[in-house]
Amino acid sequence: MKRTDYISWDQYFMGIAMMSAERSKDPSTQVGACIVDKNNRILSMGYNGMPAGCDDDTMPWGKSGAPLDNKYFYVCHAELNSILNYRGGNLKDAIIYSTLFPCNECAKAIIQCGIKEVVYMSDKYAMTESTIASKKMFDMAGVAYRPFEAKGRKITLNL
Ligand SMILES: O=c1[nH]c(=O)n([C@H]2C[C@H](O)[C@@H](COP(=O)(O)O)O2)cc1CO
Ligand SMILES: [Zn+2]
Repeated sequence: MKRTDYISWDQYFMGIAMMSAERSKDPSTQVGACIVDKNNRILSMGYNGMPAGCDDDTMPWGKSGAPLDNKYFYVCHAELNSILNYRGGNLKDAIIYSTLFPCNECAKAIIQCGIKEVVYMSDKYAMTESTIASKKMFDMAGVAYRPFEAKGRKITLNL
């Protein structure tokens, strides 16, 4: 008889998004994303980090101070990185799993590349205008979004 405690597709892909987030150097918020096709094949992954070649030991990681001296102008979001990391054809009808609800800039990229569904874990910035704008654009563009339903399954990895 087959094993019964295997993880679901949703748990598999959100788990990979969570694992990707572990690569983030951001001391405050680590975000991971995983893009899959409708046949449950993984297409791409990403996490929030400085653009390639921009030394993440030199770049600022703070949240405040002058715009040129904090992270926000520089950091590339997990969702955008996962789109840009894709090496195949196109992302039409793909699904993106993200550990955080996409901001308005990532929402635009998600829509424009043809992703049709967003599965998110945290919506901790739901009250911000950025997230409200994301949802407005997703609604207009017909991109579905739904929260990941955690089932309390714990997995410990000894890395
Ligand atoms: O959807 C997102 N994806 C994403 O990768 N990020 C990144 C940018 C920053 O590195 C970090 C947010 O930082 P903070 O929570 O300290 O404001 O998360 C932030 C959002 C939401 O704004
Ligand atoms: Zn974003």
